[in-house]
Amino acid sequence: MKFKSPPVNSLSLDFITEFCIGLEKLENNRECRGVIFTSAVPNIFSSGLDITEMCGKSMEHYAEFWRAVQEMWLRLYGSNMVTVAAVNGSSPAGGCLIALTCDYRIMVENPKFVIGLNEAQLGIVAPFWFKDTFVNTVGHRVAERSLQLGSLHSASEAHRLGLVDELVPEVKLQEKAAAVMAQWLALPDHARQLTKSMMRKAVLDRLVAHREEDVQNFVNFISKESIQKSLRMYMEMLKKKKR
Ligand SMILES: CC/C=C\CC/C=C/CC(=O)SCCNC(=O)CCNC(=O)[C@H](O)C(C)(C)COP(=O)(O)OP(=O)(O)OC[C@H]1O[C@@H](n2cnc3c(N)ncnc32)[C@H](O)[C@@H]1OP(=O)(O)O
Repeated sequence: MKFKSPPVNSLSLDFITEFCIGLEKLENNRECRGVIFTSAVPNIFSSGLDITEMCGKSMEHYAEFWRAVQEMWLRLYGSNMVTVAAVNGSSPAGGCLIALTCDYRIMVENPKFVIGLNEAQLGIVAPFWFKDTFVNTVGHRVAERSLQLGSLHSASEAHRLGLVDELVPEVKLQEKAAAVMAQWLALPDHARQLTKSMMRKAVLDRLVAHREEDVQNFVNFISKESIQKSLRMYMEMLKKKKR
């Protein structure tokens, strides 16, 4: 699945809806046993949640958007397929979450590319299921420090921390992703799927059990004037950076 929503593959409501429909089609196709996620936009895997979806909109819109974000994570983290992220560009926040939610992450070894859960830098807080996914990948200590500081890690640092599993030159990315996929698909599906489910069930169940509470928490948090102001300032900062 190639993300192609220029300029930065931000995760808008439309993007997320299309992502979920695409994933469901693949999940229901008995001939499809694995998916490689990558980007068709140069230098960007995904810039994370579309900030304009969380800024200056109605409470109803925030709730609809957050349910879609939850759905995307539930479907991907709970997928029976082998999921490989071929990270060919920067991947902050929600973009990093997509990569973390996969079974395996390969990143291009470009010193300009960054990845991480940088929510704290925007004055917002990564929800518990972002945090759980991060902890399950890198362990508690690395996740705690990285989340509190809202760190965006270079590709080599991300590799050192275990946030990505492998680094490759850009020209080798697709070949490497295909080789990893072949290795994972060599196992019997039922054994691999039951193992995956056993490892992820507690974290998935936790969101399912608290889904509406999590929506209300997000809506209350994001609609606070102080948070709206932080997000507006952040968007301004992104635009000024270009001038
Ligand atoms: C209780 C729970 C509460 C809250 C939890 C909410 C969780 C949120 C998780 C998230 O995902 S928040 C989003 C965090 N994302 C970021 O911080 C990334 C911001 N973007 C960047 O750092 C850079 O844009 C980039 C490194 C991805 C790419 O840099 P570059 O190639 O130089 O592009 P530009 O910065 O010039 O951006 C082009 C264009 O795109 C707009 N844009 C960038 N990111 C976003 C975004 N996430 N949402 C919406 N729009 C975005 C940027 O403003 C530029 O727009 P122009 O109109 O100026 O062209």
